Amino acid sequence: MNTYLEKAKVLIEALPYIQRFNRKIIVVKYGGSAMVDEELKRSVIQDVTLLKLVGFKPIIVHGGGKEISRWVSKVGMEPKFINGLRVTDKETMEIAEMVLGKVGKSLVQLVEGLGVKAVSLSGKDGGLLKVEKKYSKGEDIGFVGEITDVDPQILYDLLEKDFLPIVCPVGLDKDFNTYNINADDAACAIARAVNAEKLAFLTDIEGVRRDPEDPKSLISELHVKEARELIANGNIGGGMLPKLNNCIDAIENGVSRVHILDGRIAHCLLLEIFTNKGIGTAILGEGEENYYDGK
Ligand SMILES: Nc1ncnc2c1ncn2[C@@H]1O[C@H](COP(=O)(O)OP(=O)(O)O)[C@@H](O)[C@H]1O
Ligand SMILES: CC(=O)N[C@@H](CCC(=O)OP(=O)(O)O)C(=O)O
Repeated sequence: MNTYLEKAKVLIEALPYIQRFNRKIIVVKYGGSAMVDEELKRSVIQDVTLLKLVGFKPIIVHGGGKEISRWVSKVGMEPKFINGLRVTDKETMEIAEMVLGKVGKSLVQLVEGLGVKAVSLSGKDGGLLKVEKKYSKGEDIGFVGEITDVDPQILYDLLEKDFLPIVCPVGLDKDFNTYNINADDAACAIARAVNAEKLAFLTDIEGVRRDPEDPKSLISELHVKEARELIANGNIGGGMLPKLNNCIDAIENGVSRVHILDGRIAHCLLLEIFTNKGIGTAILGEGEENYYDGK
């Protein structure tokens, strides 16, 4: 087929999605390989910037776990995790906050370079994320926060003024002490608080596998009931466990669409949002059917 015609077809295919998501909030949890590889980083930022320019209201919530570990090691300490959460003493907290701040600004720089106004902030700003100390199965893991309250006003104000908000997972407790938050938890809590139309987690795997060892067992559409069964049967492990729990939490608390996407695929966000092709795993609420057929 004529390549010009093909390009026009791709744009026309995007039309209903542009209409559906016009002025709607989409929360993107950005982390994993897509954060470390410069090419992938650029492609994610291009995607989010495009979403903004066609009239959506994206919010980025970013991680940076690998970068924090690199800096913790650089100062001669050993990065330590318990059940997927970083053991965060005072010094580690200081490093984490510095690194996450730097990551946020690097994302602002890329977005601004593409002609969109962006602001990076942490959960400390405008009282966005309030936390209490989190214990891991009763164990003290330091300054790790469980989100107790979200005040999204600062995000609405930024969106209203047409900025793209870029949030890092740091918050304050009731005594205004600084806490480190798992970035998936932060993305889910924010998506819930703003009633996001979509929450997309970019990660390092093609999606949820029925069998963790078998790449061919990718589940394209996963109902919460089955997700709970997979968890109960021990089929979900590692970092996928808190991620999937956050997906269930989001879909049951007002977020319309929740996805786990393969951040190693360039432009995975655009492919998921603007084409009829399913990519990654869509988490479906009770009674929802055939997401990709009716997309
Ligand atoms: N059933 C499963 N399906 C997919 N991934 C799984 C499953 N069980 C365990 N995992 C692991 O979870 C990882 C994803 O979590 P994680 O690496 O923490 O993500 P991120 O760094 O993006 O937050 C996968 O790379 C995989 O090793
Ligand atoms: C408490 C806790 O573990 N916080 C995380 C925050 C960053 C994060 O979650 O980054 P990724 O999404 O890239 O893993 C950490 O210190 O690594």
